[in-house]
Amino acid sequence: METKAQVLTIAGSDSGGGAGIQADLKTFQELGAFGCSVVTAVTAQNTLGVHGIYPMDRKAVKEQLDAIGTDFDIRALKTGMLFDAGIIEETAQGIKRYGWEQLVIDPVMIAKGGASLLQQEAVEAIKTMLVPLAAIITPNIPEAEVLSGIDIIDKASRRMAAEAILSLGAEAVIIKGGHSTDPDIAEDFYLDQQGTAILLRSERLQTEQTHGTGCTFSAALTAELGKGKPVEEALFTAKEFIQAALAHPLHIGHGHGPTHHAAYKESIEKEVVHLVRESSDLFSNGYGQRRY
Ligand SMILES: Nc1ncnc2c1ncn2[C@@H]1O[C@H](COP(=O)(O)OP(=O)(O)O)[C@@H](O)[C@H]1O
Ligand SMILES: Cc1ncc(COP(=O)(O)O)c(N)n1
Repeated sequence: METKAQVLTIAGSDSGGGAGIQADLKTFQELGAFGCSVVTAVTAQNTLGVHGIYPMDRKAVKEQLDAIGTDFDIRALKTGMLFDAGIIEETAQGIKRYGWEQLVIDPVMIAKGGASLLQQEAVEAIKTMLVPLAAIITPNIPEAEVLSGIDIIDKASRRMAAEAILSLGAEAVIIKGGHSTDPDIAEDFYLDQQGTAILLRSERLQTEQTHGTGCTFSAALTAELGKGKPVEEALFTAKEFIQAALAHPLHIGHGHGPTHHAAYKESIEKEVVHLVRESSDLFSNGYGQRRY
């Protein structure tokens, strides 16, 4: 009997379809996983910005978690926009109640347009209640700075920030480089409790169509982990997935458009995009490195 890996996203709805629950479910589907969702908040959102935020009450979040937990065999899950401390607590309790493993935390704080998707006082709840449950936490640079209290200005401070985040109890962290000032390279830095460090590097694409990049990356990682892929392979697939999604923009909407969630699969099927994975010892620090 053929079946698919069941994976879950606990996140906010983006009416514009480029980020949040919608990006996650599209990504799960593209990568051949069966996606379930727990909606934490509804946003009225498009490519121009966030126009309204309507958080669910805790009971609604708990009932959705219970509906999933009592019926599905969840192999990996991710969190996205959680908005407030009550939803974070409910989420952490649900994850423990059902013994879900392979938790990817995308600590969503501020949308690209500037709207706050997490209340200030909820940052502490993420750090204390959720991060200790994480297999991998995937902050962007500003989020890593908030979580670690360290300004990331170079590679040394990026590593210090990663170590500070690991000290909160996550098994691994990947600090994504989309917000770095490097004009040529988008480089993500992974570090785990065993001291394994991996760099995911790609050409930085000159595009404004970046709405939902972080959601899409963490959803791809979750799908691959749920399918049973080893962490390193899942990381590189996620990087390839987002690179393809950014390289083939759809030009939807009048602002920061969504990425193209179908591009990775289409590229592979048509064999038009070759995302090269080659190990390299260009770096003398021993970091595993692949180039695209
Ligand atoms: N212009 C770009 N070109 C290539 N990759 C990018 C670009 N912007 C972001 N990425 C990649 O997209 C993923 C999400 O990164 P980032 O934009 O930092 O996260 P977030 O959406 O959470 O702010 C990372 O793998 C990052 O390297
Ligand atoms: C519901 C929801 N979740 C997450 C994001 C973050 O995505 P981005 O950082 O690309 O704006 C978003 N804009 N909306």
